[in-house]
Amino acid sequence: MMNRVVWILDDDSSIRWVLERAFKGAGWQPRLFAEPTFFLQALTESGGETPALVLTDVRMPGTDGMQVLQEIQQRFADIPVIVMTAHSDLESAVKAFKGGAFEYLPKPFDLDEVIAIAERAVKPKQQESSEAGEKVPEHADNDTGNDTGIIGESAAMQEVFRAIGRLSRSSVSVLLTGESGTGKELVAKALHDHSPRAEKPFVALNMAAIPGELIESELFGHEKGAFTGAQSRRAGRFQQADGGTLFLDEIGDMPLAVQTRLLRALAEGQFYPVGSHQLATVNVRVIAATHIDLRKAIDEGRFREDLYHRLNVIHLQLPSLQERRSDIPALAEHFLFIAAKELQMPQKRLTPAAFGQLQTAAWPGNVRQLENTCRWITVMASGDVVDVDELPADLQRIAAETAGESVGQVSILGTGEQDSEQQASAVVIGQKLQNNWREGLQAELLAALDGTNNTRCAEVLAEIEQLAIDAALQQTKGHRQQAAERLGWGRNTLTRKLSKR
Ligand SMILES: Nc1ncnc2c1ncn2[C@@H]1O[C@H](COP(=O)(O)OP(=O)(O)OP(=O)(O)O)[C@@H](O)[C@H]1O
Repeated sequence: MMNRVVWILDDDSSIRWVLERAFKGAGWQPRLFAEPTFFLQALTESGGETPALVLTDVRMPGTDGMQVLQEIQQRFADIPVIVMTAHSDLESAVKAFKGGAFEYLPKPFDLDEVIAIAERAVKPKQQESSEAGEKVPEHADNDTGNDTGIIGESAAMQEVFRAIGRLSRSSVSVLLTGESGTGKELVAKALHDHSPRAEKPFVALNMAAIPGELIESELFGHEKGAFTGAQSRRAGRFQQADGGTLFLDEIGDMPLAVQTRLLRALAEGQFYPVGSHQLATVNVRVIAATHIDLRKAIDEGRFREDLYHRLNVIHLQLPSLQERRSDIPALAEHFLFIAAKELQMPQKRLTPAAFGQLQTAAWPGNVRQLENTCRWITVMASGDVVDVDELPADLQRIAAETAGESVGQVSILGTGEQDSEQQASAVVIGQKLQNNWREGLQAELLAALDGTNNTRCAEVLAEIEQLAIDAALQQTKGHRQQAAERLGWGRNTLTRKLSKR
């Protein structure tokens, strides 16, 4: 009979409890551990009765989950380990995968997803749908732990971090898609920095930024006199990126003739520089990016289908800023900090209303537009505390349109003239508002708990959850997937909760 024993290590009793229930419900036999030392002791004494699967938290007192992962990898390499963490960022995702984790789960997670991953982890190896592309078995662990500067805690960005982590042991081709300014180049660099090629060059070339007739020689280099203006021999970006990564931005703008040459160079690892009869041999990983729909370009005969398939081994779609509004405050803080440093000016602080305004704006230029807006605010806003009326005009227009609707603070704080002292107090008023609803809620909960009827508290909590569900569905016009993302759940969880109404 198949081993269905799962060991769960987490210092948080509520997490242990929900996971135990979920696993039992799915026909597993969970064994729970609150401390790494007991867990490792049990593993040592297991005498061949090892679990089929381990789930471990990262941050725990004493030994942390990464050390547990390392121990398991060294002693019981066959046991798949799922790493869970509440403090998820790119670095921990990469660390987990590099350490050999089967999967990395940012908390809060969807229980249905956890069970599905668990089933996948214990599936016989030959059934596993392995990721295409070369895998590097022994990797040089060149993860320096440096902050790559990719900010994002939204579910959509967690997916991106997870993908970067999962790809950190391979040199497979990746196609990045997403609107302009969503961070495609940043992610390409992170993929390189967390790959076995990190010590080699990362070379970027933007097809849209150079004239079409020069793209070929830019890519493959040229001999002296190969064309008018080629006064000396020059190595192309391919040669410069040898051993490393070549990032081809706006690949959809590549002329068809160059696409043909690129395809051949990728297939054979060899090419002739322009005007040369000597073959150049290179080993380059290509990461391509585009903001256009390449499938449509293929249909219209503007892009080669075979090249598309070669580049699109792994596809990563980056979310627009609208799809990850919850990240806007952290991004804005980050860009205000950077702008202040760059421009040697005091760092501006935003009132809650101004933050609210940034969160409701449309951002067609995505993160780049937000970055520029923060620079603008740093230079143009007069006081150190910035309210809605000091935001750029186009953002204020949205303020007028939405006043009294979603961001209550806008109308309460006013958008009229305020001196900086008043603006400073605006922050305090905003906090008071937030405290008021907290106080009200706390009073309600205290009343609910003051008595013998314990179910009342559960009812209040369920009611709050329902309100949050309604708000999310209202905001996303009933789109369940998007609503679930805003609530930090998987779609199945939302469906399950709705079905209980
Ligand atoms: N998640 C993020 N955290 C911090 N900065 C970000 C993030 N995403 C994007 N940026 C910043 O936003 C700007 C635009 O990002 P980037 O150039 O990578 O976007 P892009 O998708 O490649 O744009 P384009 O398609 O126009 O080339 C950069 O300055 C980048 O540093």
